[in-house]
Amino acid sequence: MAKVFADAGSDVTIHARRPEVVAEINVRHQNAQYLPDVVLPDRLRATADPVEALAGARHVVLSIPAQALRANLAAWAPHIEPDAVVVSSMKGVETYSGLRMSEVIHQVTGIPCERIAVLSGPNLAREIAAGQPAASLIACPDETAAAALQKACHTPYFRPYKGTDVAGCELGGAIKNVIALAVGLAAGLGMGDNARTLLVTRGLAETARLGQAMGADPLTFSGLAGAGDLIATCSSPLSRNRTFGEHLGQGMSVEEATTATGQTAEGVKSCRAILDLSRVHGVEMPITEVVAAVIDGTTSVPDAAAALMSRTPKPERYST
Ligand SMILES: NC(=O)c1ccc[n+]([C@@H]2O[C@H](COP(=O)([O-])OP(=O)(O)OC[C@H]3O[C@@H](n4cnc5c(N)ncnc54)[C@H](O)[C@@H]3O)[C@@H](O)[C@H]2O)c1
Ligand SMILES: O=P(O)(O)OC[C@H](O)CO
Repeated sequence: MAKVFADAGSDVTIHARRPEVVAEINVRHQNAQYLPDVVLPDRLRATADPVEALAGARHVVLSIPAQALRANLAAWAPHIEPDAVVVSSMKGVETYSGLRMSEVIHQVTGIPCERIAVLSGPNLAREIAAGQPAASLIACPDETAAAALQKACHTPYFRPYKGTDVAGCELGGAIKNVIALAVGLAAGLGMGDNARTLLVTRGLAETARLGQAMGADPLTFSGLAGAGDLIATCSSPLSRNRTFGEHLGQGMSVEEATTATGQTAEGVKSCRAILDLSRVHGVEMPITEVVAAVIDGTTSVPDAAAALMSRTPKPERYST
């Protein structure tokens, strides 16, 4: 996303923790570990100092693993400019609190919801960094802030839409990771396209059910941040969540799959928090339930698949 904002015409400062990554970005215009073969724009600079990164920033895009947000943000918050708009591109739900990322941002910083936006959609990072076409949804209660953000990241290859359904935008992004884990599990077991489509379709139904119960607009789940991201993530070998599930389906332990995947697969930690939310809101989420059980080690992958298939037959419903 730093590259997208720079390509759209902004001067962008990215905060990296490791000095060698800062030097690589500033001197060689590369981040070879994450984006091999991608040349980063000149107007994208890096710093190891978060205070320097935040100074004068009109938009602050937060993009770290969801469970690491609270602690990091507490340190950064005093340095966020008073009129800055804070943007979350994170697709997770905080464990224990069950809060969405925008809610964590509001709680930790005290920034009003009108200045907190969410960016989510079918946005596999490597494709976007390669300049391949993609679109996304920016959700913010303040439409003027959403429009300014839309302008700040609109490029010939990246098309942002805007809306106000923050909860729907965030839940679509977080729950699709859990469904992608399920799709990966099925692929790892050798199941075919019928099984994948079954999980995607019914996964979308359980996403919409929880979203509606939590105040989201059910139509958001038909859009980029819902069905769009779900389809992209569940289809792509670039997805870390799908890959993680595939490793588990092939017989790896959670620890082995974590090492083999190498980067954050948000669904692994968020699935339990999402399941807890479903119970609080009295919503059935059978796919999320079996994924959480597999991750927790309370059921085996074959038993999880059998449990889904042996559920009592019922009418097909798309929402509550
Ligand atoms: N990669 C994608 O294709 C993509 C696309 C859309 C949204 N997202 C979302 O963006 C968020 C970040 O994803 P990512 O792919 O960049 O993840 P990542 O695992 O690549 O980590 C992102 C950055 O966070 C840093 N980081 C890791 N642990 C940290 C910690 N404890 N404290 C501070 N920094 C830490 C890493 O060094 C890295 O620079 C996730 O919520 C993900 O769902 C990712
Ligand atoms: O690699 P994943 O599974 O985290 O998915 C990346 C993006 O969220 C796809 O939109």
